[in-house]
Amino acid sequence: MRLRGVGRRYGLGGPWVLRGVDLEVPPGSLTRVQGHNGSGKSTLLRLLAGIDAPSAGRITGRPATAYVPERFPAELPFSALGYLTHLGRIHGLSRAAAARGAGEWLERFGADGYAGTPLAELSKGTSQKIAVAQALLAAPGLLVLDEAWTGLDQAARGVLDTAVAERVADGGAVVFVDHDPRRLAGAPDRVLRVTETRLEPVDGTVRPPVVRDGPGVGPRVRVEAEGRPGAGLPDELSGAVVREYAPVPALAPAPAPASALRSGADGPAGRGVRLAVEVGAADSDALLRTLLTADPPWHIRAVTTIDDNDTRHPARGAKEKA
Ligand SMILES: Nc1ncnc2c1ncn2[C@@H]1O[C@H](COP(=O)(O)OP(=O)(O)OP(=O)(O)O)[C@@H](O)[C@H]1O
Repeated sequence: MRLRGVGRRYGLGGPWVLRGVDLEVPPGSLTRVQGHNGSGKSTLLRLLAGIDAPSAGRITGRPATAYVPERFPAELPFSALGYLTHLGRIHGLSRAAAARGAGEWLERFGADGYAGTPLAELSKGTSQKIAVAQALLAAPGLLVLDEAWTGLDQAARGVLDTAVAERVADGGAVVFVDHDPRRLAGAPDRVLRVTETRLEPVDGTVRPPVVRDGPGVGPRVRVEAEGRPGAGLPDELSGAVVREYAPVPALAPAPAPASALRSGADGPAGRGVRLAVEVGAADSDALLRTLLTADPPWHIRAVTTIDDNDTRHPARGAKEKA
């Protein structure tokens, strides 16, 4: 998708919010947009999503697009499941696929207990899960997220982090705004700032500084995944530190004992393998691609950023289960 000379102003002769914006949004890219309050971030995202039209310039090549707005229209006369199924149909899914996807995303977000609840009666957090689920269920070519994490509980934020990684690994483009500078830290291919009607790369780069100095240096990401019973470690884990590689615990999801690391990974028949890997943020996309394109693919459970000062205790405070 490409923006050429795009501008937007509201009202006749109103001031330009955006002007002369040139931008390409390649498949498989993750883009963060930042800027001061009122700088025009949401305006840009609405233009990207196609729910608003530019006052000047052209936007071409937009793929199937889904958008999570800053505010969700909770007054619509649907149940949660009915709304998601309806949106799935609008996004081009068959009725059966829409209903199936709606159910799956409700479950993934831990909101399946609210399938029959009218939207107007949902809590703010559950409404936000629905707002996000509607955007994810048709696996869009372009996913536009405007503060989509706001209002989600910790587990749901982890689900969304994972969904973003899956979309990008699957060749989709994701563009997001979030007030938390740590959101998906290190993962974006580029960070752009809206400033005085212009869109410019942060620090003149199209990618945050690459850190390849090995374990314990710079921003790091922890990826937790589950594989089929007996799944071997993927070959391409260069630079990654394996923290856990053990059978999925039979009962409570407690951390595996240290003695289980790199041993007994096959587990009893029927139980999969749990993998936790830490990697430099710059290499996390490659790691996710490796896991998601393995045969059979690993199921990504969580992707979390680790504090620099957490490196001696990598799991502490870093866990955000999907
Ligand atoms: N529908 C609208 N009609 C008139 N002016 C608007 C409209 N939407 C946005 N604006 C104005 O355009 C400017 C940019 O707004 P926008 O919401 O895009 O900024 P933002 O960077 O997303 O802000 P925030 O961080 O506060 O969400 C603001 O001055 C805002 O008042």
